[in-house]
This record gives sequence, C-alpha cells and structure tokens, in this order.
Amino acid sequence: QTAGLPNVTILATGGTIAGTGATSTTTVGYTAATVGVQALIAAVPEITKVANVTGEQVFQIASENMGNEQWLILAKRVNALLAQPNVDGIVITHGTDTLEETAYFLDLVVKSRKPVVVVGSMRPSTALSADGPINLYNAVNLAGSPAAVGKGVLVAMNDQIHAARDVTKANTTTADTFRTAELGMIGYIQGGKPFFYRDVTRKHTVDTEFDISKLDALPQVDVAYAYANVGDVAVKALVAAGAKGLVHAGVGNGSLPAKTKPALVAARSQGVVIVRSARVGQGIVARNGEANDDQLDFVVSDTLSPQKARILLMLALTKTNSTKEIQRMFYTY
Ligand SMILES: NC(=O)C[C@H](N)C(=O)O
Repeated sequence: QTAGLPNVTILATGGTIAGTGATSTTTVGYTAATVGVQALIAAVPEITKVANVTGEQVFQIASENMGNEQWLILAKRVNALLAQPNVDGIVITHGTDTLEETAYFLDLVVKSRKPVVVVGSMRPSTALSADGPINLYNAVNLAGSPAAVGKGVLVAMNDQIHAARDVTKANTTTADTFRTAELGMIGYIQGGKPFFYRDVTRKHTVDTEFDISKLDALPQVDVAYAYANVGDVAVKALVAAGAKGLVHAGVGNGSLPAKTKPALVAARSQGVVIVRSARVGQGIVARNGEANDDQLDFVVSDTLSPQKARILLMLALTKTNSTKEIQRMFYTY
C-alpha cells in the first residue's frame, strides 16, 4: 500500500476484456471470460502507480449471461466494500453486451457517493490494439478520483465518461461502441485524468428509494418488442409465464399496434404493470400521447430504453404496485 494513493477494488465479472482469441488478429470469434482478475491487473502495471489496487473475481461470464441473480450479488458486494473506510472506489470489469444494464442497476441501488466505474473492452486481451488495458487504466484513475465522487455509476470506455442512465452500446463490434447519443457523454479521460463537462440531473445511488440489501430475487419483468405485423403472441406468452411487469418496446413514440393492445389491456386487468417505451433509441415517450395512459392505467418510460425501463420497473415493483407511484419513479430516476 502506497500512502497518498486511493484504494481501488477491481471486481471482475468476465467479458471480452478478459477474453482471448486464437491469434492477434482475432477480433471476432474469440472466447470471452477466460483471463482472471490477477492477470488483468498484472497486464497493466501502470495502474499500481495510480492506486492501491485489489482484485476480486466475482464471476467469470460473458455478459450476455448476466442476470438479476448476478446483479444482486454484485450490488451487495459493492455496497459492502464501499461501506469500508479503506475503499475509495470500485471498478467493475464487465462484458459490453449488457454493461449498460448492470451500470444502471447499480446506479439505482448502490448506497454510496464513492465512485463506481464499469468498464469493458471490445477487443479481446490477445488482439492487436486491445482496448482493455487503456480502458482499465482509465477506469482505475476515474474510480480513484475525487472528481468522480457523487456522480453516480460511470461507464469509462474509449477515453470517454458516460453516465449509467443514458449510455448505450451502439455498435456491434467497434471500439467506440458506447454512446450517449443526444443527451451526451459527461466527460473525457486524458492522461489518466478525468475532465467533466456535465452532470446527470436524475437521482441516483444514495438518493434513490431502492434497497436490495434484503432481497434475493427480483420481480419478473420482460420486454415485448414491436414491429410491423406484430401480434399478441409474445405478450400473452410472457404474461402466462408469470411476468409481474411488461415493458412494451413500441414503435415510434411508443405506439401500440392494434393487434397487440388488447393483450396488454388484458394483462393490466390481471395486475401486470405495463410500461410503454420505444424501440427508437432517443426521445421522450409522451404520456397520453400515442395511447391514453390515464385511461389504460399504463406507465410511460420517459427516455429510458426498453432494457433500462425493465430494470427500473423491477426495482419499482419491489416497493409498490401503484402505477401512479411507478410513473413518478420513471420521472425521477
Ligand atoms: N465486448 C464484449 O464484452 C462482448 C461479450 N459478448 C460480452 O459482453 O461479454
């Protein structure tokens, strides 16, 4: 331990940042989640000059296999570590496919103002110009920085800092995949130093009403995706499978196709909470816009993507079944 350096814990969960390919030019068709946390740290000795780094292997999975069960374990570990006075910040190494979902879940349930930074890579560790080492270096610097305190969960990728709520993976394979399109990323990392230019205004971390400390499961919430010619098969199947909440990823401004709407209305009458969201990727889903939400007793997702609306709805359902209260939460977080 070097006095004067921040203490940063790296929680490793797998992903491409811990992936290996057959050759240095293998940038697709590699195997994710093979390199352990100590090897990840050893590959970037520069991080030990900017922080006292400790590593823990929490999972070793590709992030397409991330789920509610892992989120609860991870969030509890983050909260336990951040409650310790000798931990200044946390870095979570993660696959990129669901990275934005884990980041937003933590943004809603971490009970600390200390920095939590989620990081991944697009190229496996064995690739030419692997992006994992620089991303990890930036993430550790960010997690140890007083400038990152109170900003909520951050995503550090490609020299950029994004807020968990608004960032999305936006390209299947390129290194610049994480984008906060219209709302904008919140800063850069240059020479290991964070530069912030904007803040998120939505409540997060210590200012949320969610408490996962005593939970070992989350309510079942699923997403039904709309498209031309869609019917009601998916909605009916999800309700039959026990969904307590459904996010409808509608077309346009969250529009409800005529062949889907009756199934959603029926689900609501059985107590399933329906959130109207949009598959578009940008913009506000207007309450009482494309559907009469007051009359239907539906909730709108505001600007949250369907996959993030699912997370907020799960957490909302741990507190209440009131659609009025849940709508308030969607305008708060
Ligand atoms: N770039 C990546 O990390 C993709 C990988 N499938 C994952 O999410 O684990």
